[in-house]
Amino acid sequence: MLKEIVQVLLGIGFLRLTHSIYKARRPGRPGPPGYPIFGNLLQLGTKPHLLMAKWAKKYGDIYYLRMGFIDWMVVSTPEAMHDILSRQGLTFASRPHQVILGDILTSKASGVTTSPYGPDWNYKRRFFTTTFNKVNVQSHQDTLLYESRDLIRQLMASSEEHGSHGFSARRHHQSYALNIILTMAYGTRFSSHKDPLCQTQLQLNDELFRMIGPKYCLIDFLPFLRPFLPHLERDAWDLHQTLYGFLGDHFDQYCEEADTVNARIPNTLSKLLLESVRKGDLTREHALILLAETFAAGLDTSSASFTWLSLLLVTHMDVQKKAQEEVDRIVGRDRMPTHDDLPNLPYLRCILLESMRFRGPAQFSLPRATAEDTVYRGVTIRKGTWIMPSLYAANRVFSHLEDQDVFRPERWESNPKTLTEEVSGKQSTRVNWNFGAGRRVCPGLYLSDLSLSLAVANLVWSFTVQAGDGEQIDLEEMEDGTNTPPPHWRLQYTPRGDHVKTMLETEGSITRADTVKAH
Ligand code: HEM
Repeated sequence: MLKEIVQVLLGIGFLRLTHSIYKARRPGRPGPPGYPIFGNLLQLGTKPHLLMAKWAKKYGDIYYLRMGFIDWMVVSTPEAMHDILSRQGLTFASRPHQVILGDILTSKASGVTTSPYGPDWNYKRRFFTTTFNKVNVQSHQDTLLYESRDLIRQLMASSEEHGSHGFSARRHHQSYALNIILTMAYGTRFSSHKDPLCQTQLQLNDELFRMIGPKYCLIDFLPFLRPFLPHLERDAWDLHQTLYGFLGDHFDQYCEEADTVNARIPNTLSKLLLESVRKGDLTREHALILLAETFAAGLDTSSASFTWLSLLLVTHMDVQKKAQEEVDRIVGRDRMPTHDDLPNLPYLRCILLESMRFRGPAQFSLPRATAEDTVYRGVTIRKGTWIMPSLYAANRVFSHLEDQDVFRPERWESNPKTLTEEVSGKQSTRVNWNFGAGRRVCPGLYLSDLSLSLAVANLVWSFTVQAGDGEQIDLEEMEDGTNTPPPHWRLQYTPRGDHVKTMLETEGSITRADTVKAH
């Protein structure tokens, strides 16, 4: 009995101690109260962006949360984004330590997305800025054009199969993004999203995202749980082995055929990586991590953006009709849209800008961190604090736009810039924060801009898209996780005339159909 009483007293003492350590670590920091040990961890629920935007209204543009033993600093307004990510960009340019994503999946944070700010990050980031810069992406524009038409062809085939019942096009959108990345990464592609290798790649990507979700971050927030949850790390090591085995096979195949591939598709990421591996500047393992990051960073972000855009066209038929009229006027029906048409399609640019603002692919940007303890607005930000840019709050809730909670592409009509111009233009008046900012701004911006623009131009040229029979689309619904695509709503794709099929058979198969070897 005495033993039990001592145990209870020790337990209470431990809780009081942790509680007081807790309180002692939060002086002068605005933010909602939390619970001992867990802090605000249990409060966030499945739609954290909504609650966190509500807290921003109460506690300000910068406020603090405790996620177990980790501090979060939440950034919620366009002004605060500009200040933290751009003006004070150097101070906040690092990334926080994470066990699963950092230590295991990117082998001690040795990729670009997870590595701390410094020369190693800078060296590795150059592979991305060289491969995905405007000039190099433009040199691959035939690839993008071919893939955008292949997307239409695949949508046409599925629409013939499913009719007015409709189907979810998420896998089509993913394989569109995947084939573009595959070509730029290795000079290869999959012939269909039904290809087993394509399915494996998409499944591995899904699995990766499952493991960077909240459940697997528990051991970052509550490190004392680590010995009790060994399966989390075991799962991550299993994925590490499968993922890098899979990517390694592709990379080895590229290495074997490098000369032939380079002759067909020059300037791939693998070409740069192989050169560096041969020079001894980069290990093979690190080359594979950079390849893995290309897929992880570029695939679901691009495809979720296009899935949202398609849904917004379906739920705003007036916008879709106006887009079709613009494409008909500029392109006509005797040919399909190409990149040369994009500068003459301002309304499509407005749709892309507004769709990304209104329903971007993720509600938060990647967490940032400070490399050292630092003081911001009189508060000490400890090294290890996660800086969380809330994209939803900045784009929607605290935007200075009128009716910011309404999808209205017309709001951009007086200045229909491209997505790239919006993100890399004047930061103090920026509205759309989806690609981050400053030193770590997304290096895939231009590729995403061009691939989404071509896809939407070809989509509205080819189809009238509507909800599948009986489908009640609810735009408030989204999946939880790091990326937040909409649920698998069924959509029906009705070709806008016989000319669509005819054009797909002629124009759709030219360009690089036989220049890239398909699996
Ligand atoms: C719609 C598409 C995309 C969106 C919305 C998006 C968004 C983002 C965001 C918010 C960040 C964090 C930036 C920051 O910390 O300030 C980021 C980083 C990154 N993105 Fe993207 N991205 C997209 C597509 C791509 C593509 C296609 C690629 C590559 C092919 C890519 C590669 C990367 C990489 C490597 C980073 C890490 C940069 C670093 O830490 O230095 N992204 N992206």
